[in-house]
Amino acid sequence: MIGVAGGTASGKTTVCNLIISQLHDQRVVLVNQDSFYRSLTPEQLKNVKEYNFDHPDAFNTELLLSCMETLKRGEAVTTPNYDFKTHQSVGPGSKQVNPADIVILEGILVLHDERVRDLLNMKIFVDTDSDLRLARRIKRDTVERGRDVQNVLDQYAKFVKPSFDEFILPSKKYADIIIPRGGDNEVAIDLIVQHIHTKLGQHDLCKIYPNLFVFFSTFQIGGMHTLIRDMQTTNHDFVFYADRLIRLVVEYGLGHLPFTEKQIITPTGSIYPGVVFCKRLCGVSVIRSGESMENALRACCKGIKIGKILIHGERNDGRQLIYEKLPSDISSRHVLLLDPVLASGNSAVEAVSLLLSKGVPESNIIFLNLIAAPQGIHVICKKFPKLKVITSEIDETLDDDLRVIPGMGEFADRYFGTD
Ligand SMILES: Nc1ncnc2c1ncn2[C@@H]1O[C@H](COP(=O)(O)OP(=O)(O)O)[C@@H](O)[C@H]1O
Ligand SMILES: Nc1ccn([C@@H]2O[C@H](COP(=O)(O)O)[C@@H](O)[C@H]2O)c(=O)n1
Ligand SMILES: [Mg+2]
Repeated sequence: MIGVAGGTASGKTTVCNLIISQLHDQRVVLVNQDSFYRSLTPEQLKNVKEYNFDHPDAFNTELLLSCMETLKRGEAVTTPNYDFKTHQSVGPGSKQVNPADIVILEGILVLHDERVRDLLNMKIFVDTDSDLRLARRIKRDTVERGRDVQNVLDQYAKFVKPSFDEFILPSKKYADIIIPRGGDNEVAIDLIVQHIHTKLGQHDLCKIYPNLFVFFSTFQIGGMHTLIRDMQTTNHDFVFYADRLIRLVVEYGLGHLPFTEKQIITPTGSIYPGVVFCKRLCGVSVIRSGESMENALRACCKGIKIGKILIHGERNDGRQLIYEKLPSDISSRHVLLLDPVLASGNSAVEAVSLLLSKGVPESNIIFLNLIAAPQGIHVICKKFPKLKVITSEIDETLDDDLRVIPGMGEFADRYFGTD
């Protein structure tokens, strides 16, 4: 959900239309906050010059919230249609908005209300010079909204500008992106279009959780998954292909560590602008299946310290920490937490909580899995928003026994040959 705010005539509608036309994708829809203006009563209509259309109370924000929540659930809504000439809402049911992967909400005050802001995954503020906005507003409102110039200027001085200063401008601080010059800013629009393209290509959960990373799937990776998930695969082949995949997950995880820049001289005497690996690092495996990932980590990081955690779990019940052996200086290290399967997330919560209690900053933890169930992802990514979850595939669900479906069976038994 993307919110686009900004002063009147800053170019919000223009920017949104440009984004949508460049995307060429039916999975994107536009909702205008204007549609949620309250209709004026006959009394208010008589004194329309005294009515402040730029105050938050001019909008039916409850209805807007309910429509946005419906769209967020992936259902269609019918929004009202507003007539700027008569100041009347044509009523609910007049404008159908189809369910979509990306919903863009634009309007002067979409970043003002905290409840609306909380629904938005990306917040944009269109920042256009106020003289230019007034000039555009005069032109637009006289041509499209049935006003005369004096009328526009009076309304602007009495309500539009004071409300901009009181409600709209202060909401700019909530924006993730500020677009100067509105629709003229081709670079900004292009970047936003590219970002939305990327999101559309991602798994739905990655659109919600910025701390979830699923690495790009190729036929090679798909082939390895096919082999390790196949119940007919021998233990020997299971270990071989699981190791290949684990190595990829570990390498991808290491790519998320901080680095420092270092220039070196190559044997040809040339300068190479390089980087240095992060040094304060350790692995922590969740016994028993996490131990299958230790070799790959050792192969990538020479001499790395690896701690262990054993968590006992009853079906559907909470988990209990049984054993832990962690480096004494773990709080000053980046931690790669190893467990090939993220199922309900209960064990992972226990493991991460232990690391946090040892003083490891949440943002220093990278949780590496081969496969992850949506339930576990919701639990971990929500509870620990600064931790990164890295996985090679997201599965469909969990069954009643909390097994990942389609999954790959008991990982540790298949890997260590104990099945
Ligand atoms: N970059 C631009 N150059 C010229 N005119 C513009 C530009 N962006 C918007 N306009 C015009 O200015 C007016 C206000 O733009 P609009 O996108 O409706 O702003 P908002 O939705 O923020 O009120 C419209 O008539 C529009 O055609
Ligand atoms: N009946 C109305 C309703 C709203 N306005 C003005 O519209 C502006 C919001 O729309 P933008 O496209 O410009 O963002 C707002 O500033 C209101 O003053 C109106 O004039 N009459
Ligand atoms: Mg507009």
